Amino acid sequence: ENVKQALLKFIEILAAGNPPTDPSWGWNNASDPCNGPSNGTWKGLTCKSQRVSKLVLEGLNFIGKIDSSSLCTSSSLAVLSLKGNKIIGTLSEDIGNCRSLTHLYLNGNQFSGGIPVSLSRLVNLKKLDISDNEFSGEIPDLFRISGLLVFLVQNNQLNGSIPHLDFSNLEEFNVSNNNLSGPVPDFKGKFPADSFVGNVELCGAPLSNACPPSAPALAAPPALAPPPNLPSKEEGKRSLKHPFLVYLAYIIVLAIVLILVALKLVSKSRQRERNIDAAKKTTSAENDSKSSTRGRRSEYSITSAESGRTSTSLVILSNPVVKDLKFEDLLRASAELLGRGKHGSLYKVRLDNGVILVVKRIKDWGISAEDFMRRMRRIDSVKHTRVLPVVALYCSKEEKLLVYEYQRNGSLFNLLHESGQLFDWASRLSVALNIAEALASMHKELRDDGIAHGNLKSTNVLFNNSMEPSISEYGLMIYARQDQSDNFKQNVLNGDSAYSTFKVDVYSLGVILLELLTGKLMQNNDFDLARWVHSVVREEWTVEVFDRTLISQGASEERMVNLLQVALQCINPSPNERPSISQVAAMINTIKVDEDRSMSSEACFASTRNEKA
Ligand SMILES: Nc1ncnc2c1ncn2[C@@H]1O[C@H](COP(=O)(O)OP(=O)(O)OP(=O)(O)O)[C@@H](O)[C@H]1O
Repeated sequence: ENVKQALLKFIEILAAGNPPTDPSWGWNNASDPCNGPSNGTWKGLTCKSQRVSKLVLEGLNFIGKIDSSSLCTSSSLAVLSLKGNKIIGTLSEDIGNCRSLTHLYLNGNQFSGGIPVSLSRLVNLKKLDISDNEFSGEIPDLFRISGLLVFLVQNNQLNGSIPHLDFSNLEEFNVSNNNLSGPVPDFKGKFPADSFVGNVELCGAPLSNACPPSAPALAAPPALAPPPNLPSKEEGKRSLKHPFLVYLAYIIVLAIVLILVALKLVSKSRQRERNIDAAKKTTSAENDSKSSTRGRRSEYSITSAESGRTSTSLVILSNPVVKDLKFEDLLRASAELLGRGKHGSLYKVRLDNGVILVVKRIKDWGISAEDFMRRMRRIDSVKHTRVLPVVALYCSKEEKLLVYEYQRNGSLFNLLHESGQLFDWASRLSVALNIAEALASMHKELRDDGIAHGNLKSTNVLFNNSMEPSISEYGLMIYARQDQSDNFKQNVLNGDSAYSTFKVDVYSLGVILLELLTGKLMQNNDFDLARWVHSVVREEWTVEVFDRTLISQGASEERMVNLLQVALQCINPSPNERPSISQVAAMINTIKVDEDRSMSSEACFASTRNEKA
């Protein structure tokens, strides 16, 4: 019903208020998208297993706008083609929520404005054609989309340089007739000059105008990757335009660092006094934590005061993989943008020694450098195996950087919504228990410090090489934006935000449990998911909420319903009514014990039967 209503809204806007009324089209309240007139689908739609997989409405003179937010409610949409219409307006960032898109054809319309940066989230994209429109601005960095085969943006008004793409798989590429500038990257002769002509400021092979003498050596794609630590005023834009500016920026950053260090040495004695205070608090807090964790942390600056050289305050917390990491290593390494969330950007950084890290660059967090360091060290002192540790951190007036190890097996979000991999009930239950127990332990240790996770969601649950889950980004936010209930807002207004943040974690865990049970996306607003589950349960057709693959694998409905009850308690609109995280962990544990018992008795039954046979 959600998808149906969203699609009806989409066509209404696409048709500028005059949606097609011909009954043979379907597209009305009386039929279903995947079960339209004569038991077919609505015109232009293709469904797979009763889920929308393709929408093709080409050359039909639609003159309205594209409502990406409604469209992307169809989370399974893989192919979208609206080419050859007269669609106007901008393509909004919401298009990044159509996570399953593999083919996007919007060519031959009248789209204007910038290309949304969120396209970089469409990691499954194979073919992108937005040619023959009026798109302007810079082309975002699409390096994450490693399977891109077709990239066609010709005949627009785009400027800036050719973006950082994974060129290895590209089969078709055309950026001709725009306002692009700078050197053509080294495509190893894969594409002809026709793919680049009509951009007066582009230079280098295969075009006939050579680049100015200094440019060619700097023209290779890796130089376009933004180093994670460069202070940029243009969050949301791709990178510096000319490679030489990158080097200039390096020099400026180093100069700033040197000045800061000089200032730091001068004020050292004053700082020491303040630090004694801070240290006292931290030490007493750390004394309360497990004794086994004591003394495991090492901390040093890039060059120590004793060596007489400067310090850039990169603090390395305990981690053997990066124990010799220097700030310069991060500076030097090429960085790939993994995501740009509301709270900052995330870069994947490959060091010269092959170690892969991610660097979180936090945006707009009004916390002082000292408080930030103290908070992160305190979190680090707890060291739970299911909480991804920060391996290093850096803090200056302008920048707060956190370094984590890169987790190759991706996030719970990827596994549930993007990978298409089998994710059975037993594994889901085990992930739920692991997260709940880790959170319960962290809450217990950090309650007095008022540090909850604050931004728990399925993209922050990551899998290591053995597919064991861990929670990432613990304590980076003061409170999460997910819990929009009036009670929550009221508690925050009452100044009770620390308490509420612990309850927000419970709420967020409830949403993750719902995702595990339903296999559904949180979409733009997880509150919808919660409300939908509530309405389904109220109407007493509870089983309908569960992920069909779980049902078809024969997962126990009874235990799924039990877990659903836990989830519903967690998302209670009133924070006071929510259970504590340790109660949640205990409830999930009971379900898990039940599940294990039933599995082993089934296995026992099967082996006895085999023996008899
Ligand atoms: N250590 C890591 N290893 C591998 N992937 C990671 C790691 N940390 C985060 N990611 C993934 O990188 C992507 C971008 O992360 P980012 O933190 O920017 O996004 P987010 O969690 O959606 O937003 P935000 O944290 O700002 O609310 C997410 O898909 C996340 O799962």
